[in-house]
Amino acid sequence: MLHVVDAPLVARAPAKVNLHLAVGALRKDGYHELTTVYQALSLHDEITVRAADSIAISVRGEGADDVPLGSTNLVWQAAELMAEKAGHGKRGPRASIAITKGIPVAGGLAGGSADAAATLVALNELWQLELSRSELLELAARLGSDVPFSLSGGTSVGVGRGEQLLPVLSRNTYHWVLAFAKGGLSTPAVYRELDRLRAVGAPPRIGAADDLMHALAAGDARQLAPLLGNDLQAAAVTLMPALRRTLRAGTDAGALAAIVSGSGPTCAFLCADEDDAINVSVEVSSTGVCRTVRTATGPVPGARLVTAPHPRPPRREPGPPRTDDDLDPVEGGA
Ligand SMILES: C[C@](O)(CO)[C@H](O)COP(=O)(O)OP(=O)(O)OC[C@H]1O[C@@H](n2ccc(N)nc2=O)[C@H](O)[C@@H]1O
Ligand SMILES: Nc1ncnc2c1ncn2[C@@H]1O[C@H](COP(=O)(O)OP(=O)(O)OP(=O)(O)O)[C@@H](O)[C@H]1O
Repeated sequence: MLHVVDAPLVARAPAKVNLHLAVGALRKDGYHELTTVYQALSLHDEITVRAADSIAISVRGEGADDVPLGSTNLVWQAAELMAEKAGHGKRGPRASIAITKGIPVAGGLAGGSADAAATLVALNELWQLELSRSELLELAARLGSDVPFSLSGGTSVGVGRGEQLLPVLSRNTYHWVLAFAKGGLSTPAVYRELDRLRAVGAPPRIGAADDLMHALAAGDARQLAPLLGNDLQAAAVTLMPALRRTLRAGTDAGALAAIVSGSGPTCAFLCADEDDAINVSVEVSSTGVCRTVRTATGPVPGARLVTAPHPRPPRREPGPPRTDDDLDPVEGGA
């Protein structure tokens, strides 16, 4: 029988920035072939799950009004996949899911993906499904291209449509300033715009990531800075020309490098250290080029429980009847 935990559980998942985003050919399935290097950042969303009779989503925090509450929310889709794994057909478990957004919506920071990844981790615990990391990664890839990385965190290469992850040797912590824009950008629209730009001309391509990998292994922000690159940047800037000023404000303020994060419109400024990041954030903020400025560090871990895992119910092995004294010791616990 399915054992469901009564108490609410909290999980957290990070935003990401693409240090390198090389966009290849458009595939027959509508996705582009990618080679990307992701880094998880210390800006996160939090998910609280509770056992309930039906799926119900509530949202508060950064951009909450723009987040759908129904089945188009990635969190809903994550809950349905997990309920399927739990079995029991239509009588499968359900949960209420409260999202606290710290990651701006449609910002190019994988906010929805973070919520989906945190939901997988939280429901695995709430419903005591004991799915392995690789089973969760497989479900994550079905939910979206960025979701496996939101689950794994750290620094990784993503290939395929970005969902197949390979480890990267990365040393040190990097200091970032993030400039949130006044609106969002739709990811499919930015990819479409890149296809259009490529059809009419030759927008810059960032090439291979070899030098960037060496800089990450050396752990040197100054070496890394000139190697950051994003093929989607030209498309994001075409759709939102104000981003040009935001990027310039970052480098004028003393950042080592300024890039559009993923499909944008968030701009990410790499800084030499924590003090420089504070100075850059104050200066960029004073220019009024963006809605809000935040500092963040990376890499950080992927989606994880914030509340302690709940004790597992004792397992009964087949065999002769046992007395209470024979029960297995409780695993996990606070
Ligand atoms: C821009 C990035 O954030 C960079 O990491 C990702 O490529 C986007 O990942 P995501 O938001 O998880 O995207 P998905 O939900 O998988 O796909 C949304 C849409 O983005 C476009 N898309 C996405 C990934 C990819 N490799 N090629 C694409 O062309 C497709 O139009 C797709 O229908
Ligand atoms: N949990 C969620 N949080 C935010 N948006 C969501 C969520 N679920 C679905 N969405 C929808 O997805 C769209 C993209 O939101 P999201 O914040 O994930 O964009 P993004 O950060 O640009 O994504 P990515 O960087 O992965 O391309 C939103 O406009 C919203 O309608």
